Amino acid sequence: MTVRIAVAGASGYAGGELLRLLLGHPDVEIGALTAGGNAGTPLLAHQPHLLPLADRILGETTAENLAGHDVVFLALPHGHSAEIAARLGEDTLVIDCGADHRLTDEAAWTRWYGGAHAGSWPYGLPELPGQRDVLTTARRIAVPGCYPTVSSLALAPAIHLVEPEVTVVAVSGTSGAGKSLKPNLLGSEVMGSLSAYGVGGAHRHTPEITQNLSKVAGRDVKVSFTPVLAPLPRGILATCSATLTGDDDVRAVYEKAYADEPFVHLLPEGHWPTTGAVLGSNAVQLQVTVDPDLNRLVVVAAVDNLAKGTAGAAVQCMNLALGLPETTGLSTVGVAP
Ligand SMILES: NC(=O)C1=CN([C@@H]2O[C@H](COP(=O)(O)OP(=O)(O)OC[C@H]3O[C@@H](n4cnc5c(N)ncnc54)[C@H](OP(=O)(O)O)[C@@H]3O)[C@@H](O)[C@H]2O)C=CC1
Ligand SMILES: CC(=O)N[C@@H](CCC(=O)OP(=O)(O)O)C(=O)O
Repeated sequence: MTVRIAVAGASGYAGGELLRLLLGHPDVEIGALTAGGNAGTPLLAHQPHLLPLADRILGETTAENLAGHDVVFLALPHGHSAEIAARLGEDTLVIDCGADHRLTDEAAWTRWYGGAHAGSWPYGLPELPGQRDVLTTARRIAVPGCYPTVSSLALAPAIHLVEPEVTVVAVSGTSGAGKSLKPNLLGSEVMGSLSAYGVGGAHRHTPEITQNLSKVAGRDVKVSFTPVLAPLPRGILATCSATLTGDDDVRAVYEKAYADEPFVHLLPEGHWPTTGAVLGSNAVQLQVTVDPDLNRLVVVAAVDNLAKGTAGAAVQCMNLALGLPETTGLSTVGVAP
């Protein structure tokens, strides 16, 4: 089977990573590539690492240019996907890397993003309980945010074993912020410096993490989330913790939860995740322990924000929705050092 795909936002970081992965996918033919202001320029100018596509000229991001493909990946800023998706056939598989369709609660959308809620789509995190089945029949998929991916996978297996109030502190590389020019992302600001942002429950991923964990727990879970920007191009390391309510063998719980997951790996005891080990790979590496003085669960998890944190998840979801083996075109092998 060969599926014809299009990528909107091909000049950006998520679009570039989608194309890197799709170039290695045996069942994919790459069709239209589109952008915003950079439409009309060659892909090589933006993605010099994607040599097989170097001569492609970026088109304008219109429903007309994206129509006629089996799968359309949207790697655009928030707020663009609903209008485009509405003009693509219902049989077209549309996979949105943006936030527009992740939140199920309209009030949460309005509070955190503003404007009209475009409605929720099946959420593209197959490792959450029951979610794989939902994705196999989906024709519209909302890829999770990068922080919600890593923190939800870190805490979901034990969320029924802890007080419903969790803490996530996650350090991210700068590609998580996209390619657009921002003073706080200048090399001279980022190099040699770590900076917290969105502190005090102010980051828009808080409601997404809350939504995921509350759904798995079957009750309201409160989330304290603090992101930190680090001088790395890629990678997220999240430290997630919560107070245990009993003395369960949490390691056994995680071993069982992820035993059959191709991309989520609980490391052997004594080994701790690093962002370096997951670069370019679709793996999530986890380690879990209990702080005995506080009876507090501590989970550390690493992910590549552009791979499993966005583009890898998008390809994984495409595979599921098309009935392909879930791991096709995706690897758990990283690039090191
Ligand atoms: N980076 C990450 O780690 C993650 C990103 N995401 C999400 O993926 C999406 C893309 O992010 P990312 O690649 O990082 O962002 P970038 O800023 O790197 O890329 C944005 C892309 O969208 C295009 N674009 C911008 N404005 C418009 C417009 N008005 N109309 C059409 N195209 C436009 C840009 O084209 P041009 O070059 O012409 O401006 C570019 O191709 C976002 O929704 C982001 O939130 C989700 C998870 C993680
Ligand atoms: C380092 C950095 O800036 N990261 C981004 C998260 C990127 C992401 O997951 O994307 P969505 O915008 O699609 O939710 C941020 O904090 O806004």
